[in-house]
Amino acid sequence: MKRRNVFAAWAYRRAAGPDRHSTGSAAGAENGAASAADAGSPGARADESVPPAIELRGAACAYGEREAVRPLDWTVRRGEWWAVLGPNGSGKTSLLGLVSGAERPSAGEVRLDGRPLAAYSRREQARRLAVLPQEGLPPLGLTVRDALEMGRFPYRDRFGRDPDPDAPERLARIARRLELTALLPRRLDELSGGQRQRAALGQVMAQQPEILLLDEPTAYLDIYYQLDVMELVREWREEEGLTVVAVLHDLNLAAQYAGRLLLLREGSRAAEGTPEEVLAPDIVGGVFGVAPPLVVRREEIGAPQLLFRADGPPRSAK
Ligand SMILES: Nc1ncnc2c1ncn2[C@@H]1O[C@H](COP(=O)(O)OP(=O)(O)OP(=O)(O)O)[C@@H](O)[C@H]1O
Repeated sequence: MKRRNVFAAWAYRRAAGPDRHSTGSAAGAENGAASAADAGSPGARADESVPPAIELRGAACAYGEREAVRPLDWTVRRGEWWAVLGPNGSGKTSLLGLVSGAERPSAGEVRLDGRPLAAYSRREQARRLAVLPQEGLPPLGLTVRDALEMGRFPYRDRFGRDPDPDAPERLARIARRLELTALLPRRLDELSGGQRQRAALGQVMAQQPEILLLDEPTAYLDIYYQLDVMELVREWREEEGLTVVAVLHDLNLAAQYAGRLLLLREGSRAAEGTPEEVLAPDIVGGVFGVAPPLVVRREEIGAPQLLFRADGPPRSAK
């Protein structure tokens, strides 16, 4: 119940907001009210008895001569929620690209569930891992229903049929859950950015992955939709034991939701650990080239929050 205050505004708008979601309900207030300890487990130590979902062993990503990610060892265990943080150009998206297979390692290896990523077929990988991109779904002439159905592609046979008899009910359930039912016949290019991001989330839910990668999922969203997306992912993770890796620019959002943080600087690890360990004033100030922020411990969310000063040193001081 500790989250109630933090999400009060969100819950109010969700309950009251036919302008946002026609089927908005007060249930969101209860769902949003779980403690941070059982949500993203901020502050929790890594449990080494849990098997790794993602392993980087000396993995690097280079574009020609430019090494965007320098050889990195990194382990993400099943069910963990990681946030990948760092200044612009520090290699966050490239790191996500290594994990999703969009980028081939220029050195080292990436493993999913103990097996080299390179050994997975595209379909096998898509059943395990899904990516929610920054911009959601492109505003093509597809409907929301088409977008959700496209999420089932790793399960379809060669005639395009989904052999799972429960698939239609599953899609209907996802649509209800994301308050997309009324939008199913609508075209993606008729939706707002926030609604499109929800449709994109519906598509990756339909994909039923065990690992979800999010690249700046809240970049173009107002605070309502930012919390909306993060809460939906949190609920999904709690219910299904999903492993989540999210690239985020908002350090406070990262501290609220992720149990483990990886902070990058110029393609290398600057810090790794719990929000308390990584979001220390000197580490954040040094990596981002700003004055050390004030760290406030928010007991009701069980995570630190940062207050930045406007009179930091110029970025060249990094
Ligand atoms: N396709 C590419 N070709 C060449 N260089 C690239 C390419 N993509 C990224 N880079 C370079 O790699 C480095 C890391 O970029 P990356 O996008 O991974 O950083 P980021 O931390 O995600 O940045 P941002 O916060 O600005 O999104 C940058 O110097 C960038 O210019």
